[in-house]
Amino acid sequence: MSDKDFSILNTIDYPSDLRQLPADLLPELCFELREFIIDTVSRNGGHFAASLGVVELTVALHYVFNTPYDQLVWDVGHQAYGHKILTGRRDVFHTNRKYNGISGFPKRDESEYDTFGVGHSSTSISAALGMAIASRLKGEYDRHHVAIIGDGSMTAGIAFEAMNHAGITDAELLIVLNDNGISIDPIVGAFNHYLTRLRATWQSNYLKDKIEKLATSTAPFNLLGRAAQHLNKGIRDLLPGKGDLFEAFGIRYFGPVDGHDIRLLVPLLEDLKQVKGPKLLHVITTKGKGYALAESSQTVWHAPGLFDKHTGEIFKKQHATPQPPKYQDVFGETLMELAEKNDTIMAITPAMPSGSSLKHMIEKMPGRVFDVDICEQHAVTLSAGLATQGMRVFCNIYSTFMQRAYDQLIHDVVIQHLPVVFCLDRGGLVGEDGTSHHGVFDLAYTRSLPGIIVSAPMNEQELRNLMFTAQLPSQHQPFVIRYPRGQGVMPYWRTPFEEVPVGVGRCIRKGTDVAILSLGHPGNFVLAACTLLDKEGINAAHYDMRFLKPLDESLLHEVFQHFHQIVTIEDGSVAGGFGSAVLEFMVDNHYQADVHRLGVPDRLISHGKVEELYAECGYDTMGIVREVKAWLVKKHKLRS
Ligand SMILES: Cc1ncc(C[n+]2csc(CCOP(=O)(O)OP(=O)(O)O)c2C)c(N)n1
Ligand SMILES: CC(=O)[C@@H](O)[C@H](O)COP(=O)(O)O
Ligand SMILES: [Mg+2]
Repeated sequence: MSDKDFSILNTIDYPSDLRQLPADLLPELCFELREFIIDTVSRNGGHFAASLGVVELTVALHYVFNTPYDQLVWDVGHQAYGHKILTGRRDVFHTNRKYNGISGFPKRDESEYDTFGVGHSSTSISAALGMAIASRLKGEYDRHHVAIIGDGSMTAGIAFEAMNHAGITDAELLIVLNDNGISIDPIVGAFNHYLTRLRATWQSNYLKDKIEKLATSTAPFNLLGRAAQHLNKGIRDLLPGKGDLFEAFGIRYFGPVDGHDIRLLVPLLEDLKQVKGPKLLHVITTKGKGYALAESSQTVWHAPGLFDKHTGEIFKKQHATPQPPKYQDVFGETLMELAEKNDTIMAITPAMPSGSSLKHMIEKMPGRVFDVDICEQHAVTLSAGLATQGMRVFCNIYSTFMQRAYDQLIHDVVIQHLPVVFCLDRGGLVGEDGTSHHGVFDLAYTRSLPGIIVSAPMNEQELRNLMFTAQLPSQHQPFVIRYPRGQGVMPYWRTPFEEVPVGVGRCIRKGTDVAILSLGHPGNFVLAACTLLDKEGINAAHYDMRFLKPLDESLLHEVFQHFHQIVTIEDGSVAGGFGSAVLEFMVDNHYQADVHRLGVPDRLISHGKVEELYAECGYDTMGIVREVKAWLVKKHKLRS
């Protein structure tokens, strides 16, 4: 589409402009908005199908409600591209998720229309309820609050905790349940079955309407008419109590309705504005609506990367030589290999079977892997329960989402000495998803737990060997293996398994001037940095510590006895992480050395390519060289 094809969209800078439009132009605006999203995301990347599915809903909400005074809270926020475009960010939308560009999720400091920062799911009802209660207290009785939450996000406990509270308040809260029948992967679980039944009422209602029309338009004694009336009642009797679950929570239920019918949504939302108290509108939408390929392959098009919008071809980098696999694929394949030999092995994922690569095992070994939906807390305690019965559970959770289940980790696993294996995926900076998704706190938050093993592989082979080690019957402790998003470094990685002695690091390279201690994947940046430092006449030793807990104390004694200049590198927060552990070791053992910590500084890191973020934090290869050189030169000057 050319610019002139966005002739209506281009007139809308803010929702106040939108609200000037006659309602009959809204379908055309929806068409343009959808095309604008398709066009930009095809060239820039980002989340795709979810925003397409809520185009009509987005336009209708901003048309009917007086935003930003009325407050919209988007859940997760991966579906809020239309919202961003209509709220002052159309002209910068091409910078979405780019370094120094706008965020891919609603963010409070980006716009007053972004009422609540999101990224992690299922927070919208609690947040909107908080806003609604505060409005009441401030006497703002005319203010509306809307939480827009997907059917996947609704599976999390916090959403139910929020409804449990909302239902006993008189808060001016509308929950819009965007039911598109899918999460990133297919939704599993009983709540989804419930929604499926409600969706069926929608289909039957459609049929019922037709039958009612037939019945009323037919003479009373007409046989056809009598049959139709009977059928009409029959269908009604078959229908489950509409929205009974929500009604039981004290939340008035409306729907289900077609979430793509803007002509229906606008008057319906107007009406709902008049309904007092907490209420829920159930809308049925299609994820990927308006882009046929996305509608038919919704998981692939959740966030497809760059693509040709005309042909639908998703661009993949072409390489002349074999490339290293993603850590995720090594995890997925290795686990199946291990599970074939060890029948106590099971696996759990909270709603990320594709992202974690567990989907292959789900297909091949059903019954031994559970996707539990967006329920990290349940995932951890379920793993603990299985472990009490001798199962060796690999609980795979993105590092950032594990933050949700910290108490379960402590209370249900650590305190009970259960040998659950936690594969913390996306450990470290993740790139374009940004602040909410970086997995940078896990090293700090796991290492304080007594009796836990915390490890980080530097490459594919180490990941395999750590997984092998963690499932051995000789392991009796909770065992964390954390690895980053994306590619490793070893094109040929299917090496025979070897047990890794727990708490033992390795010296990769001997040196004289400085010792560089790394944990996990950044060890590869150190390898390259050491070669560059050689050229500068700096002879660095390199140690891959492998374990944050237990620390390899005998290796550390060796290091502190031979070096006074020590650098630590980690893909995580320097506050409380690996470098801090080395400093504690130094103090506890009365060594004196200059220890320089590289990693994620003690501030929030935004979004961009992961390489840009490593560079910003100063622990990519060039950053390491620069820091070591500058630091050694400064030390040398001070001493001479
Ligand atoms: C706590 C948490 N766990 C997992 C995720 C990853 N995640 C992002 S979107 C999504 C699916 C959400 O499904 P739904 O709410 O139905 O939205 P849809 O994509 O269908 O619009 C998941 C699992 C997350 N963002 N937050
Ligand atoms: C919105 C969200 O939380 C997910 O879609 C996330 O962006 C997935 O990240 P990966 O691409 O790393 O699986
Ligand atoms: Mg959904």
